Amino acid sequence: MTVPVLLVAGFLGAGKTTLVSHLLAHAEGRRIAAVVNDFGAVDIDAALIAQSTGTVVSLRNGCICCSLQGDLMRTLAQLIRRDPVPDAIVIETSGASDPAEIVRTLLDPVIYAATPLDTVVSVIDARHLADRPALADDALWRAQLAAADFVIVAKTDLVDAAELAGIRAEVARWKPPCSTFDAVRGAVPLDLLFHRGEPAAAPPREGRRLPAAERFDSLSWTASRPLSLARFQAAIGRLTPGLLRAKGFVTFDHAPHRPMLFQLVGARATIIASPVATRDEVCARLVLIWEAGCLDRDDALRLLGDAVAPPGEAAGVSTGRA
Ligand SMILES: Nc1nc2c(ncn2[C@@H]2O[C@H](COP(=O)(O)OP(=O)(O)OP(=O)(O)O)[C@@H](O)[C@H]2O)c(=O)[nH]1
Repeated sequence: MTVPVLLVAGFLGAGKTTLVSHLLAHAEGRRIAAVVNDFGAVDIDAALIAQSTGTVVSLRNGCICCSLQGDLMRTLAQLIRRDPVPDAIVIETSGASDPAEIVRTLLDPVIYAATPLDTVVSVIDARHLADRPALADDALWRAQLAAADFVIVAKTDLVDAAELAGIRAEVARWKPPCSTFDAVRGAVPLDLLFHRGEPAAAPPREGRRLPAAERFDSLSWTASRPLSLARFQAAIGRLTPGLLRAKGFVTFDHAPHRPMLFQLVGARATIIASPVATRDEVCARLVLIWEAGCLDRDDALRLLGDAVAPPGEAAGVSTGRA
């Protein structure tokens, strides 16, 4: 019995979790197990995906392309011993991962015999690339594209036709020829991703890239009291120039029983009602990710600490965006 593997790669915040959640929610009878690698120590992605049906295993506090390869192999071995056995396994890499390294692990003959790598997809954030064309010069971004059998251009609702044409041309420049699919909120037909084809081969390495642990730094932060929205907006405003990605659950003093999901990709921040319940005793659970040297950890901790509403402060209410 073999269980095919779909590997989902893509830069920080590109839309991987959204895609995996969509796949699990539209599994159409397939039993899909998800393995999620969060770069930070807090399993935000696993919590978001767990609300969809299916099994979710979280591998965190490291990258499955460098430090967690053994954990990945053990997890795959455990998943195929489950009863019932999953029909397919989706692995969501962290946005800091080089998929070529994971492909190499998955092509290990013993792993491949039981859980053959079927497809590698790379998710590209159309808005981020339109805002920051220099992203295409990033060796990690290009490595994530190079490893893909299939490219998903996500967030196409946030770009116009001219921008989208430019993005497709950029993808074709780095990855010719390659199938691409435009997706809004991860809406990709399952048949497109789950097929039995020729196994992916490890792509040649391009240039030297720093291991994720050296290139990126992350901070996991929790608060036991609700935040002030105005103070949180001010803190995120100060942190944004140095940040690549931030996400997590927060509650505000004006609505302490209404957990919110905060997401920041590039300069774009959103706060929406949390789709998942959070633990009551924790009022905020955030992960911040930045390029090493671009943010001072102590400054970040101080700014986040300042966002906690002091006891007795009148709750300020404004819009739902940071
Ligand atoms: N407008 C729009 N937003 C999207 C779309 N796909 C994802 N997003 C938003 O983009 C943000 C990041 O999406 P995620 O799916 O968490 O991205 P990710 O690649 O898993 O992020 P990391 O695991 O942190 O690297 C979230 O706020 C999503 O709601 C889309 O098609 N359109």
